[in-house]
Amino acid sequence: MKLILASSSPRRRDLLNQVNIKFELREQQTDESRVNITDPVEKVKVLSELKSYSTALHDSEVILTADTVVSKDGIIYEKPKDLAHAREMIRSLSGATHQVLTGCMLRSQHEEEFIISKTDVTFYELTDEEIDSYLQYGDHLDKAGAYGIQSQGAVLVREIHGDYNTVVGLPLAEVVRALNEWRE
Ligand SMILES: Cc1cn([C@H]2C[C@H](O)[C@@H](COP(=O)(O)OP(=O)(O)OP(=O)(O)O)O2)c(=O)[nH]c1=O
Repeated sequence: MKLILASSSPRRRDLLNQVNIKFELREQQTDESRVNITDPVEKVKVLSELKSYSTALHDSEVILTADTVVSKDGIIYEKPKDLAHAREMIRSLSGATHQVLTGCMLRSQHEEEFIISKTDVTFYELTDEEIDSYLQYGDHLDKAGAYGIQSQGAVLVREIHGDYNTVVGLPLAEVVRALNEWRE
């Protein structure tokens, strides 16, 4: 069984490499903006499914796709459109708890499995100066919720409840455990 990671996210690659999982990368292009779903669980499920079904799949391969969103008070935060949008996102996450949801899909020609993982993240109360000083790194650009917990965004976070890697973009332990069962 050959694992194919259909993702352009460097974080997802790094996480699999961290635990020595062998995989190949495959291109996948899904227009995420066309998916208009307001429920975060449903959203990450549909997006990881779409990403999976827009990837070529051959014999004895398993395709892994994932989608991460931030959710707070019924609002979904994806990647920010620009600096002003990023500032607005971090401001509304300041001093409060939000959820990070990552959905993953494992798919072969015979089977599919969906994994969803949620982690609560609480931000410190942030001043406008602190927010601007964070945004100057450009760390926010390609990340859901406009921050990266694994990079400069670490200083924004007071505490988390749940799996850390889910925030980074992949519930690594759950995915590896599921893959081990697929291999049996
Ligand atoms: C909250 C948070 C998100 N992120 C990232 C993980 C994801 O890469 C990104 C959310 O975008 P996604 O649409 O989930 O993924 P992607 O577009 O980067 O890659 P692909 O669809 O090709 O798999 O936000 C972090 O790196 N750190 C964080 O703390």
